[in-house]
Amino acid sequence: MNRTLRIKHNFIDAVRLYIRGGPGGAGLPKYGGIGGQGGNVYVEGKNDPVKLYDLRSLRDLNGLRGGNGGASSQFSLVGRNGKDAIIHAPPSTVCITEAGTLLGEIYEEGDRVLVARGGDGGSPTNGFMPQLGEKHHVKIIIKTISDVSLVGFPNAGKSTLLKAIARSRFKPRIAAYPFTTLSPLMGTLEYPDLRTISIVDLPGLIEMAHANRGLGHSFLRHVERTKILLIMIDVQGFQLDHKNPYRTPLETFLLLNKELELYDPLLVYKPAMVLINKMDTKNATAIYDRLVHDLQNIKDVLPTLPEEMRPKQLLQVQEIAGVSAKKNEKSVAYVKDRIRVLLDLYTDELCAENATDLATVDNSKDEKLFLNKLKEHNVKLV
Ligand SMILES: Nc1nc2c(ncn2[C@@H]2O[C@H](COP(=O)(O)OP(=O)(O)OP(=O)(O)O)[C@@H](O)[C@H]2O)c(=O)[nH]1
Ligand SMILES: [Mg+2]
Repeated sequence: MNRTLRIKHNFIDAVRLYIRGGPGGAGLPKYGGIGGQGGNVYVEGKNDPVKLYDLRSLRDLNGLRGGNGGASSQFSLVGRNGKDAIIHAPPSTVCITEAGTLLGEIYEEGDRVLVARGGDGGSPTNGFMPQLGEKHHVKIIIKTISDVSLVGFPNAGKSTLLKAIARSRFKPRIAAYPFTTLSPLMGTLEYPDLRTISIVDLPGLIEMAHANRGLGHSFLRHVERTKILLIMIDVQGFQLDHKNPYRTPLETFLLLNKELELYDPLLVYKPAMVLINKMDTKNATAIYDRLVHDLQNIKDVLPTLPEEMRPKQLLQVQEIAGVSAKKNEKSVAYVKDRIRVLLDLYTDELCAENATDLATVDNSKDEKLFLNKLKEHNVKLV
């Protein structure tokens, strides 16, 4: 297998910046004058009507510093405070230190996170010696908060589905070649009773993405906060190009499962709906039936597959549906309805419960759960 394949990101959704709070102003011991506070550095939420996922422009702010606090003087005993410096970032941004400490999160426009504090001005408490501002590297990372995420190998039809069921500010690109979607795309599912559910369409994931193949797997950070996984599989399987091996739909499913757990073992505990797409294509029904049979008998099938195909923990599949995102509106409408049902069934609490249970997970129990769910919910719509 060609392990060097790398596709260049066209989006920057994480930056690391060196920032400094401004130094405090000098105090005036003779008159008890207090220097002004150095300016703070904040990250502030701001909706960008043009692009949601690009922090590219923030890179120019490397080295940003809060303003100097003013010195105390005979005429103005209390020095003026230094000017705050503001870094604008879109909602769903987290700010963390180099060591991984969470400084704060931006949920919506106007939210502010203090990322570097200005130094105190000179005052009696510090012997009138002005203090330097805090200085360090911070990481500013966009982590989408959406209800549902669309995950799959390239070309599976994720963006086609997004286009069919969701309204999006951005027009998804759809094409018959891998890696059409290069940056995560947000959409909204709208229901007749005005309920809305957010969905994110992700770039294609391939095997060895954890080793930086394809687009890598860093965009999976957008999956971390979603409640439901929509796993999309092409019923015809996947082949990146003639230099790479063909993968059957079952192998595609297992390899996706593996990549998800390699990014974060907790991801696979999210409830998942598996969509077998392109059911309008040749032999689809027969392949679908075999795939479902294999998934229902996964215990017997796994040992027959090579080691590198076997995930440690199987995805929590709640339902499998055969759909045609491009050609069958009924199947697409079904998916939209089921997303809502699953979301309401599996609340945050359940996810949290699953996550904390991880330490004591009994694999056989999980497998049984997986199989029972599959037997209950196996629909074919095309
Ligand atoms: N026959 C058929 N083709 C489909 C169906 N859904 C999608 N396609 C085609 O599959 C190709 C890939 O579709 P995309 O929606 O771009 O796939 P994607 O999963 O978003 O791909 P990446 O963005 O590269 O990860 C396009 O040529 C679509 O027209 C389907 O239900 N049936
Ligand atoms: Mg796409």
